[in-house]
Amino acid sequence: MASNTPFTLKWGIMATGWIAETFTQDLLTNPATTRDVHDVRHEVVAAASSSSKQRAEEFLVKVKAPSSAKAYGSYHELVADPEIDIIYVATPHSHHFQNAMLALEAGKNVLCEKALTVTASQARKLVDMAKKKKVFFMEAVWTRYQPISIKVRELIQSGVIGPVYRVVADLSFGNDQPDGTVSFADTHRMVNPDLAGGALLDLGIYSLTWVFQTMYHLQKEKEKPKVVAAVQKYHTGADEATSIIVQWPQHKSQGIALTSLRLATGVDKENTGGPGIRIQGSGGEIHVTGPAFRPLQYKVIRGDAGGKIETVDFSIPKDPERDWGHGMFWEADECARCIRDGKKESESLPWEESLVMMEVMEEALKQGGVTYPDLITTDVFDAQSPLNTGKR
Ligand SMILES: NC(=O)C1=CN([C@@H]2O[C@H](COP(=O)(O)OP(=O)(O)OC[C@H]3O[C@@H](n4cnc5c(N)ncnc54)[C@H](OP(=O)(O)O)[C@@H]3O)[C@@H](O)[C@H]2O)C=CC1
Ligand SMILES: O=C1OC[C@@H](O)[C@H](O)[C@H]1O
Repeated sequence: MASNTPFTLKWGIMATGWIAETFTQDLLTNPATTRDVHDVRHEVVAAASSSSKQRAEEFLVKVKAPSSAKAYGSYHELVADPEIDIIYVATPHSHHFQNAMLALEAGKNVLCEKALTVTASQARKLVDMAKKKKVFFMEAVWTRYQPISIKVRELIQSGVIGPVYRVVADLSFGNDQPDGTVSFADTHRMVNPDLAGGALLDLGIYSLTWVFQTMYHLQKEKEKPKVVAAVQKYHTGADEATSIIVQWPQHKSQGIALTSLRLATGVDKENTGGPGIRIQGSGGEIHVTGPAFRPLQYKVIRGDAGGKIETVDFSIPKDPERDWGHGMFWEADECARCIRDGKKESESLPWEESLVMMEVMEEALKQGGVTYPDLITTDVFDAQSPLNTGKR
């Protein structure tokens, strides 16, 4: 007989920045009252800061974690905690390879923020280590687990718009400044090459996510894509705008993934100005509106119904007691279910697909002449790397 007790996943949070705060607050929502989820739940066991134990303590207070949650002043202590089932890596992408490897080596399951790594070779090594250690490992592309993404994938599979031959997807921010900058300080992770900055690895990955989840993910026989890219470099050396054409010749399909830090997807900064994502099939189209990382509306336009439009709106549920809900809890629920069921990877974003997407981004940046420092591109693990010890 199936148990009525939800499976509990115990989390350790690595880093204390913006997304660590956002994700942890989502973890702390009540799955039952927030999103009608009754089979899994989450516990925040500890958080670690590479800067100081005090910062981790302040973080736990800020997110209103239970008083039992432990604060660590180093990532090493976090991954050694036997009470933790899974580590959420919430450092800048520059750090993901070393930090995720630290956790995998320690035998922990890992959910690692996007972009998974700086290079494809680093991503491959992480997957190899997850296989070796027989642990669960997933790139935290939360969009894949949102109900709107699941619904759009189902619609495509149902054949309602016929075979999909072209997808155009954009995620761009309108940060153009009169002085020629894009309003981020040169040291900010969005544009700083030392932190693997640039539009593609931060935002363009969502445009590619829509291209991949609506085409490559649904291919019965996977085909390696061809890649052509145009890259506009910022004065820091990172990319400020990147446009990629991905082609699958055998499937006769093409994806166009766009991103910019200077020019917003929509005319307003909320990206509501139009469909950022247009999925074109031979029998109709699906338009997805809102920022590509968390869009809230789709429209189906059916050719066989004389252009009839069906519009469906989504919202992000909130925990009434915490007055909080960002939409990252669905990916956390996926981790819990996979681990409960003994799965090492998620079917919605398999390892192989993360690897191919990393290869596409690496190739695009190569074509644009974007390079990153050796410290963050090496695929040799070093537990004592400054990226793991915080000794900057
Ligand atoms: N899924 C999503 O919607 C989002 C995902 N992200 C992803 O999350 C990651 C982190 O982004 P975000 O939270 O905005 O970044 P922040 O700069 O706000 O936080 C990063 C944290 O990483 C730790 N860190 C360790 N070394 C460094 C270093 N040298 N420089 C800066 N921080 C360091 C710090 O925590 P400490 O000192 O405590 O160790 C810091 O607080 C990125 O990979 C980004 O792509 C970001 C935003 C949204
Ligand atoms: O993943 C992300 O989504 C939201 C953006 O604001 C952020 O820069 C990016 O990292």
